[in-house]
Amino acid sequence: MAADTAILVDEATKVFTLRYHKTFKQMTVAMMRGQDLTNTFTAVDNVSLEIKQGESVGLMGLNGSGKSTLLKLINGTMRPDKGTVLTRGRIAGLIATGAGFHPQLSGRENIYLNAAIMGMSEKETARRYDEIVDFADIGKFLEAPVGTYSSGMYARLGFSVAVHVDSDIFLADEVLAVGDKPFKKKCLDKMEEIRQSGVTIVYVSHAAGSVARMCERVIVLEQGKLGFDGEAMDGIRYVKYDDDLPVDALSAGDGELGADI
Ligand SMILES: Nc1ncnc2c1ncn2[C@@H]1O[C@H](COP(=O)(O)OP(=O)(O)OP(=O)(O)O)[C@@H](O)[C@H]1O
Repeated sequence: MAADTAILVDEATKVFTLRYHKTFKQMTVAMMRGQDLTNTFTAVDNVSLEIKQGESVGLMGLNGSGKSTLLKLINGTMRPDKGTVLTRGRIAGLIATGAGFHPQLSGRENIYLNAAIMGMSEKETARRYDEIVDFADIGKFLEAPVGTYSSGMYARLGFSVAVHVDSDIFLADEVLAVGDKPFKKKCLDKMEEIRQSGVTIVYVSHAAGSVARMCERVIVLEQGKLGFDGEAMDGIRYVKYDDDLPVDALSAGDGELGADI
């Protein structure tokens, strides 16, 4: 891997096995009828790409095209069945809202837990604790078990921890999908700051405006395969999400337009 490479995905494939029947009885009936008990599904299909340090890449594609699975291969929570995925440096980010949270622990306790999962020491977390709490801005709910949180509050806390981890690679999966408008803006501003500090960013989003603002390059997945890899605006045109919007207007916008799509 070249010295300036942050992420190297080489012919990576991830296959899931789908089980149709949950109980023994259902399985027996299905077997007697000669039906298939399982089926496989290729979520990431022979994908190769290289992302350089400091690049900010938008990962786009329809629902189910394999974006989150590819991020999980990059952050190491899943292994490819074929091919290799190499990364350089500490990875932070928010992949699934609330992943790594323990529902019975309070927001405060989960900040420490989540930060530890992302590789922060207790001392490091304590130093950044006030900033994390300020950014999440969930008030008195900080002491409540996170199992009682709304999905927006989960996202606020998770994103807040993620952006305060010192990382080399920041992975963001639909972080803006559940937040309200002021929080979306705050997240985009923070990601811009992270980007400008030289961190490599992979940003999964359907929001063309925020991708146009945040990324110079776009990768599009189509049914698990690499459909497009190139200039951000060309990628946005390629996915054609915004047939009713003038694509060129997006790059001039402040990103809020896209965040609302
Ligand atoms: N653990 C799993 N077991 C079985 N199938 C899975 C699993 N995780 C993902 N899949 C399947 O893989 C496909 C790709 O899912 P993935 O979440 O990567 O898509 P995505 O592009 O991120 O979609 P979205 O835009 O909806 O978030 C989907 O069809 C999904 O059902």
